[in-house]
Amino acid sequence: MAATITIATDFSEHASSSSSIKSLSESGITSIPSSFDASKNLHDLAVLDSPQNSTIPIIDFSLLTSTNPQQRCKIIQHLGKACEEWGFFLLINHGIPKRLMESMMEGVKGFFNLSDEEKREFQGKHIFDPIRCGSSFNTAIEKVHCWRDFLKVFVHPHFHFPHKPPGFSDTAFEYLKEIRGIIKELLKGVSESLGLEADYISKAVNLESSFQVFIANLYPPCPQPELAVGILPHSDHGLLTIASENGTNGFQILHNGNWVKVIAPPNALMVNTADLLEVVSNGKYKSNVHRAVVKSNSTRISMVTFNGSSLDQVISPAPELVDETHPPVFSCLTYRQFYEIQQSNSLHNKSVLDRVRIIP
Ligand SMILES: O=C(O)CCC(=O)C(=O)O
Ligand SMILES: [Fe+2]
Repeated sequence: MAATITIATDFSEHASSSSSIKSLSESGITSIPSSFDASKNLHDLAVLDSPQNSTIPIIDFSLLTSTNPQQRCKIIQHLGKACEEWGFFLLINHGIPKRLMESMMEGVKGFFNLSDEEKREFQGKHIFDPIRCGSSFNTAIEKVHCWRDFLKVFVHPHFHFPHKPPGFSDTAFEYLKEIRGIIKELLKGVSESLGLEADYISKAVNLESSFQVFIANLYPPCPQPELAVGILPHSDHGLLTIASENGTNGFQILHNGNWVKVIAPPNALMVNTADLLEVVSNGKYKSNVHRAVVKSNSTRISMVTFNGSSLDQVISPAPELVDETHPPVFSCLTYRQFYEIQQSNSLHNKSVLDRVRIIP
């Protein structure tokens, strides 16, 4: 009979009996508890090392900030094509110092190396608590658990961060400031690629007070990686998500009906278009569906930043992109509503966006 286990949740009533996936993995189990069997959700589509006739787009960030108009025009076209055809691209030459990326990864490792008891201080009780750590996604209601521990922190407009391990918070402050700088430039390029003024999206979403959430994910070695999943297929809730991982290649994106393994060059960032951008672009830039897989012999760590609008900004399709031939595809909502729906349900493809989709 499969073992049963209580895993860490965001809910304090379970706190005393919970343990992390890391502890579960280190306990030496040779099969996963049945609640982690995601095989029904996983083996429906082919997994490709690289898709036929195309490659994952790579955007050179240094060209986006180029003062050469021809160069800029070309990279903006390239960016628009990546958002439209893939909802995903690899970002190179982004300018974040390698040392800062490495210290951030060290901080994440240090955090997950705290004992379950120490981490419990940061467990959080509610989805709007600014610091939360736990396992899977939403253990209170989900049918299938993900093989993942996480730390989730609200870092803008107000910066919160765990005070352990020492120095992690200062490093994160620097790192996330860099990410916001990149987002600002990317959104200029994305606006222009949609035929809008460069500052259109920044203004429409009130970027100066944007809601930014940092997530560190730990996917420990799993005894049955063919049955379990690191994170179930889903799209993200913000405008653009920026992620990096510890070189373990466990991230997959859905493209033309197949899963494509992402093999990122060292130091590249992975960028997903997310649900709010699909709304603003009136369906032109579709949010990307992705998942993380697990392995039996390696620990995967990812650092993910969700970059959205300000929490109470009403988000709707840009009026400039709506006309008789392009009627609005989505109704309006605030990012707060969006975030709340996503975090209080199970992860499932684009289920949050589907709630505000206008069916003609
Ligand atoms: O671990 C990853 O690379 C992806 C995680 C993810 O999709 C998320 O946290 O939303
Ligand atoms: Fe995601």
